[in-house]
Amino acid sequence: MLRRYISYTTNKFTNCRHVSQSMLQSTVDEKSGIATVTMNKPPVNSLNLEFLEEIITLLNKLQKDKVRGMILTSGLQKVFCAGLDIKELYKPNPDRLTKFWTTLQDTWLSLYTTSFPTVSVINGHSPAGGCMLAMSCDYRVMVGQNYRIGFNEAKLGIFAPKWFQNTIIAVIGQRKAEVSLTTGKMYTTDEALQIGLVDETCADADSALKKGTHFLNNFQNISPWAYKMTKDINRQSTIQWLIDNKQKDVDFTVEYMQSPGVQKNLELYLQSLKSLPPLKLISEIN
Ligand SMILES: CC/C=C\C/C=C\C/C=C\CC/C=C/CC(=O)SCCNC(=O)CCNC(=O)[C@H](O)C(C)(C)COP(=O)(O)OP(=O)(O)OC[C@H]1O[C@@H](n2cnc3c(N)ncnc32)[C@H](O)[C@@H]1OP(=O)(O)O
Repeated sequence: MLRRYISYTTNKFTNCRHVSQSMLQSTVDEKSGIATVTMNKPPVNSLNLEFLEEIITLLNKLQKDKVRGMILTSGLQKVFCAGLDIKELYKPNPDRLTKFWTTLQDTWLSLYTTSFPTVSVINGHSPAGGCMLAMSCDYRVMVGQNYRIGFNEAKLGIFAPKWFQNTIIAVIGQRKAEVSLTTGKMYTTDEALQIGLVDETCADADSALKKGTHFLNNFQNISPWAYKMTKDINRQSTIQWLIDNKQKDVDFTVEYMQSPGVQKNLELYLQSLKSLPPLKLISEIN
């Protein structure tokens, strides 16, 4: 059984406070108050129920600790986040799927409404829910030229819910979001920059972390209250939509995911994941 542990330690030499859970590591720089959160759930940081629960717990802790900003990145070699764990959607247990989707909604609400500014440093592939994780932050820096990012849900024979689509529209606009979602296109780093999916690109992860920190330093002289109020007003309609429709969204998803057509599509997709050579899938579907 996976050993779960949480430890909080302060390193007096680096002035960093470390929070380590089994799939997430967080280091808070005492001087700047910026937390760097590293996702470490091999092989692909897929979002299953337990991982989402850890993300919520950590976000609550960072909020309580009044950090001044957060950088979210991956500790894996070539994947930022592979999106929702397809095993949560394929042949699901309805009770678990209900809990999974409710927790997904809560994780998104926590991340999209943080009281501190957030940056994702996308240092690997980032399809579907992985791209959404990045979109839910305030700013995105993508590393290198080898990775793909985008919303490939249509390729799995499923579609993204309204709150998910609205989050994308807020970043890249209605038209680009529609084309991106309906075609399921996975973008190269340069293409992602061009359509505004990411704000900056850079050659390596260290420079990306510096760019992320640079963005967060913009808030040094901004009152946290003014920041939070401005963000809440800006994001209010999508947040309110989900709050008003939480149960409906869960009920619909649980029924829809179990339908024979969706299950068949997921089965075929899982088979293609196994049969295609590594990374072929994501490049094939451009
Ligand atoms: C805070 C919350 C934020 C965001 C969510 C918010 C809202 C969400 C709301 C609605 C969501 C709408 C729907 C979203 C749907 C999804 O996200 S479905 C997932 C879509 N993902 C993919 O299609 C990725 C598929 N994977 C790949 O293309 C490659 O695996 C990847 C390029 C990522 C890595 O390639 P590589 O390093 O070569 O690894 P492998 O392909 O060999 O994979 C290793 C093993 O991992 C398994 N795997 C890969 N992806 C997933 C996954 N998403 N779920 C479960 N398992 C996955 C793969 O099968 C291999 O397993 P094996 O070793 O063969 O057993």
